[in-house]
Amino acid sequence: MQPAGVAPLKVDIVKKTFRSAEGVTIDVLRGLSFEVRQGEFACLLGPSGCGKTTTLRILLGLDREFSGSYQLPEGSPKRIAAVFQEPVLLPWRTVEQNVRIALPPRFKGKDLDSLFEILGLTPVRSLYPSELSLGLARRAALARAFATEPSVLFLDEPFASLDERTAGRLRRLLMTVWAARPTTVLMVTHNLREALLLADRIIVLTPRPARVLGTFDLRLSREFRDTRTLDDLALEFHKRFPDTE
Ligand SMILES: Nc1ncnc2c1ncn2[C@@H]1O[C@H](COP(=O)(O)OP(=O)(O)OP(=O)(O)O)[C@@H](O)[C@H]1O
Repeated sequence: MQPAGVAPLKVDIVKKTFRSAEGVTIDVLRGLSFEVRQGEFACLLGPSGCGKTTTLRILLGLDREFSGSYQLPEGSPKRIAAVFQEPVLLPWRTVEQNVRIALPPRFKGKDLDSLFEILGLTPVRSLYPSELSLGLARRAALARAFATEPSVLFLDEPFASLDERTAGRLRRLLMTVWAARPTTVLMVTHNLREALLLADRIIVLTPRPARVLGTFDLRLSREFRDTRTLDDLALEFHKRFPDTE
């Protein structure tokens, strides 16, 4: 038995199907099983359309039509946070209000200065979402997620459709804020280099119906993951998973 407070995220989805508009059954997940240890940063990497977002939706409780089970880490489901590709911010609230509105009652009045500072949001605390660039809006969504001190954080391609420079900056900010407030993270991506840069472990999925093809452990400290090292890691990864893009 796991000691209290160190339960992993456990996923055991036996089957998930969708029915298309024409009535055809689409097998999306089949025998998808994996664990993410407490405090671990794991990436779910798989080809487009293999079922990554579907998996996150199930874990978030947004889709209950599947067979199988999952177990959230200790403290969830109340302390669960998610950041999606589209930063869902309330347009009539300021950045600060958008973050505060997500806080549980016991965090009311919480000091958010250092979180805003780390994420470079201090100058835009009182701006409205329509006044933000996409990069800033994504940072506000990250601030909102971390402010709740989640026991598990789900990220669904949070840096997609950003220019590479902005995405790179946000990845570094994510690492800084996660290092200051470590939590169990499951991040969906189809960007191998992003996964190699950020993850402790990459969970590689097959094409649809998705199951785990294998896992790739990254034991090297993130500070040493420079461009050259990432090239070497990508080579090593492709040797192990030759059919992965
Ligand atoms: N509500 C739905 N009804 C029918 N089919 C769906 C539904 N949602 C997803 N699908 C199908 O399920 C499959 C998996 O979709 P999902 O969005 O989970 O993939 P993904 O791995 O996240 O893809 P991407 O990397 O492109 O975002 C796709 O073929 C998709 O078309």
